[in-house]
Parts: sequence; structure tokens; C-alpha cells
Amino acid sequence: MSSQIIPVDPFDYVVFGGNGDLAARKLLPALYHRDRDGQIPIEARIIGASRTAFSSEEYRNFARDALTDHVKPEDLHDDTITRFVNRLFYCHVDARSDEGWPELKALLDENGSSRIRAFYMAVSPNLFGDFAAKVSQFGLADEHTRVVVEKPVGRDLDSAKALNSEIARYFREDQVFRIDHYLGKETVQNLMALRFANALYEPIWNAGHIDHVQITVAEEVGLEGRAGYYETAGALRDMVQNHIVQLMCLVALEPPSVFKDDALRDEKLKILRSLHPIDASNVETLTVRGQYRAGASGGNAVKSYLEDLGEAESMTETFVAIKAEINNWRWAGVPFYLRTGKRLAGRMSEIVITFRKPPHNIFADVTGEVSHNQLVLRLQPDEGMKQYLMIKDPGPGGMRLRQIPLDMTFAQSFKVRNPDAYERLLLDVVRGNQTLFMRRDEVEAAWDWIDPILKAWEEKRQKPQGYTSGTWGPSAAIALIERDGRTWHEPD
Ligand SMILES: NC(=O)C1=CN([C@@H]2O[C@H](COP(=O)(O)OP(=O)(O)OC[C@H]3O[C@@H](n4cnc5c(N)ncnc54)[C@H](OP(=O)(O)O)[C@@H]3O)[C@@H](O)[C@H]2O)C=CC1
Ligand SMILES: O=C1O[C@H](COP(=O)(O)O)[C@@H](O)[C@H](O)[C@H]1O
Repeated sequence: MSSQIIPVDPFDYVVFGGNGDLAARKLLPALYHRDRDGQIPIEARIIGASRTAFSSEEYRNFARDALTDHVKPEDLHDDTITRFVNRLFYCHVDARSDEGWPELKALLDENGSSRIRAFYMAVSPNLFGDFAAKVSQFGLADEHTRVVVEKPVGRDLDSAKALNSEIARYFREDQVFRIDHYLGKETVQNLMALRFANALYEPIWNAGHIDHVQITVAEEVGLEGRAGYYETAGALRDMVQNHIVQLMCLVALEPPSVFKDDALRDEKLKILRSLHPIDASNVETLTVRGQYRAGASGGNAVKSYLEDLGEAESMTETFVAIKAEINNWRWAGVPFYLRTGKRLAGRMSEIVITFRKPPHNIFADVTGEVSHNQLVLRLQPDEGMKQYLMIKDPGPGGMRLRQIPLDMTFAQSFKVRNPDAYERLLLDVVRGNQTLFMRRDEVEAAWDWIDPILKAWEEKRQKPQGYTSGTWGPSAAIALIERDGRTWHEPD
């Protein structure tokens, strides 16, 4: 069964970098799924644009291969593939010359100016400004045009500001969609539903009732052919500055008055600006950097980061753990333990809210300690939520208590395919809905918190600690939380 369909108006989606890795792995499959589910209007077109001299027919073949490689075989059918690829066109353009741009303009103008136009920058960030300038120079944009900007938005605060200013020369902020695909994940949106569509949790969603929060985004994969980019980024820039910080904001924000654009983004911004600074004075106690060594992943032997990179040494971290704190009334004294890494023991992303214990244990004599209730929001795999509660073991054996989860796994509760985050976000751009996209000031506020960490690591020469591939990271990450008398949540 398909997921719920909300129609969108006809559009032309131009994907700069339409023959790149992101387009092949994520964008074309996502658009294919929306088309297969009947959400893409018959007139809509998708136009790949980059330097390679493809014809539109060759681009359709590229797309067929991408779908074969990245869509589950059971979702591929000849008729839906053919319908989808017939929407595809290709223009051969260079961001740094005028070559190909008049042809792209002519193709777009076939539909007049009333149609929605979106330009997706699936290219290296150092080309974002060039593409924006060309779109403007050749008159491809009007006031309804939208532009999608991929991460990374900068590599520090100064470069992010420069990039944002460059884009702002050509587009208004309400035309700019800075994508963070974690915001399109189902469980992440469900976090908003859980908090604000139920009266149950919000009264206890604060320091009075919550002991601490954990956010883990663990990956089994290594560099996946992106060594060049990764070596200039590292886990803090690649995952924490955007995805993990965004998740932390959604856990922590105050209720917005509506679930819409600036109302939500204003509240996220307040959290970003309330983050307790981490700098040279506390970086060694509040952060852990790691780098994977050789080990095993999914039962296979895997190389170290340095071997993957082909270098003798590197200061780039492939793992980060951070103890973050939010300086406001709601969260005073509640640590947010964050961790992410590559080549870890499994692919598992979750947010764990650990509540305080009952103020008095009336079962102390018969059952000993009672556990903290935990709410586990599983982002991937097996998206869903589990609320762990203490219950009595059935039977006459006395008051033996244990934790049992109230389990809501989406796959079991809803018999629908779980859409990829890009499916939702790509069409939100067409709708002009910026709720799940990052505003300029948010991105810059996130860098404002991250920059001093990067500087402090450099100043202290805090080298990444080695960890064996296939484990949960360096032992120092375990010590980071155990020092506080807590432990990382063990995935089921
Ligand atoms: N791949 C991924 O999983 C992810 C990627 N991203 C981001 O997405 C963006 C694209 O990444 P990715 O797809 O991996 O990169 P690739 O290197 O695979 O693709 C880059 C694309 O840019 C095109 N290109 C390069 N130079 C020019 C130019 N001067 N004019 C026109 N087109 C040009 C290339 O095509 P051609 O050579 O034909 O011109 C190619 O299509 C990056 O910002 C990356 O950080 C973000 C998250 C995940
Ligand atoms: O943005 C990125 O995300 C992926 C992880 O995304 P997921 O949806 O598979 O969890 C990560 O591998 C990549 O390094 C990073 O750039």
C-alpha cells in the first residue's frame, strides 16, 4: 500500500549534479517513489544538469541504472520505471562557463514562467555560488523559484556566513531550502507528534522529570568512496553540526505556536543559542574523538581509516561523543550525551529519554531497585518508539518487577512502506514548505557552537583515539557517560 498522497502543482526540478552520487543514490530513487505513489503530476519534469555530455536518452539510462542499484527490486516495475524516466531530461552545463545555459533556459521556457521551478545543488559547495550566479545571469529564476542547498553549508562559521551571503545575493531567504535529511525521517517528525499532539509527555518533558538524554547515530559503513570530502570534514562537521544538533533541538525546543516554517525554526534557534559553550577550558572532559582501526564489520574484515584514506596519518575523527548542556530553565542540569561514528558495531540511530526514578520506592524490600523509565525513539533501522515501563512479572511469585516496552514499531502498526527522508523533503520544496529545512541563522548558530570545539581540539592537539571497527567506539566514550553514573543505552 502507498503512503498518504498530498498532490503538488506541476514543476520543473533541475538537479545540478544530476549524474553524481547523491542524485543516483538518493534523489532519483526518492522522486521515482513519489511518482510510483502517484504524487507527481503528469506534466512535471526532472532535468539533470552537469558537465558530462549526456543526451536526455543517455541520462534516462543513467537513471535506470541508478534505480536498479538503489531501489528494492520489489518496488521496480517496467511501467513505473518507464513513466518515471520519460519525465527526465538532461542539459549539459558548466557552472563556471556559459556553456549549455541558453539551452537550459530554452528547455525551462517551454513551460512558460507560471510553473514552479526548483534548482537542487547536488554539487560540491564551492560551486553553489557559481550555480546561483548562472541561474540569475541567464534569467532562469523568478520570485517563485526555489533553490535547494545540500550540506555542508560551510566548514566553519566564517565560511558558512560567506556561503549564505553568496546565495543571498541571488535568492531571498524564503526561496532557500537548506536540506538536512534527518529532519525528513519519519521518527523525527513523530517526535514532534509525540510531544505536541499528546498531552501526556509535555508536562514531564523537563529537568524535573528527565534525568538525561542520549542521541546516537551509529553507522556500520566507512567512507563509501567519499574519502576526499570526509578527510576535510570529520564526524563533528559531517554529522554533529547538522543532523545531531538538529535532533537535539527538536527534543529540547519549547512548543511552537504552529508546526510551520519560522514558528518551529525560531524555537530551534533559541536552543542553539542556549547551548553551553565547549572550548579549551572543558573540551577534554566534555568531548571524545575517535578514529577507526582495522576490525570487522558485518562479519567481514575491514581496513582502518588510514588504510581507507591511503595516508600514513590523519587527525580526522570518524567518531565523536559529546556531553552537551542547554542553559535554560527547562533543561538546567540535564546532560545530552551525543555520539556518532563510522564503522561501529551496527547501523543504529536513536534518541533515548531517560526519566527520573520514582521519588520513593515502595518495593525496595521485595524487589530492590526500580529502573528509570526510558523512552526510545528509533530512527533507523526498525523505525518506531518504545516506552519502557516497570511491570510486575505475571504469576504468584510475589512482586517481581521488570522493564517491559510498550512497543510501537511503524512497520507493524502501519502496513505502508516507510518513505526515505528525501521523498518528503524534495516535495516540500515544490510546496514551498520550509518547516523541515534549516534557516540561515540556525546554521550559523550551530557553527557558533561547533567552531570553539574544533579550535580547542586543535589548540590542545587532541588526537583521535583509535577504536576497533565493529565496536561502539573508543573506551573514553564509555567513560564519558559512566563518570556521571550512567551508561549508553544498549540497542536491542
Ligand atoms: N553522496 C552523498 O551521499 C551525499 C552528498 N552530499 C552533498 O551533495 C553534494 C554532491 O555530492 P556527491 O553527489 O556525492 O558528489 P559527486 O562528486 O558524486 O557529484 C558531483 C556532481 O557535480 C557535477 N559537477 C562538478 N563540477 C561541475 C561543474 N563545474 N559544472 C557543472 N557540474 C559539475 C558532476 O558532474 P560532471 O562531472 O558531469 O560535471 C557531478 O554530477 C555535495 O555537496 C555533498 O557534500 C550530502 C549528503 C550525502
Ligand atoms: O549526511 C550524511 O549522512 C549519512 C548518514 O545518513 P543516514 O540517513 O544513512 O543515516 C552519512 O553516512 C554521511 O557521512 C553524511 O554526510
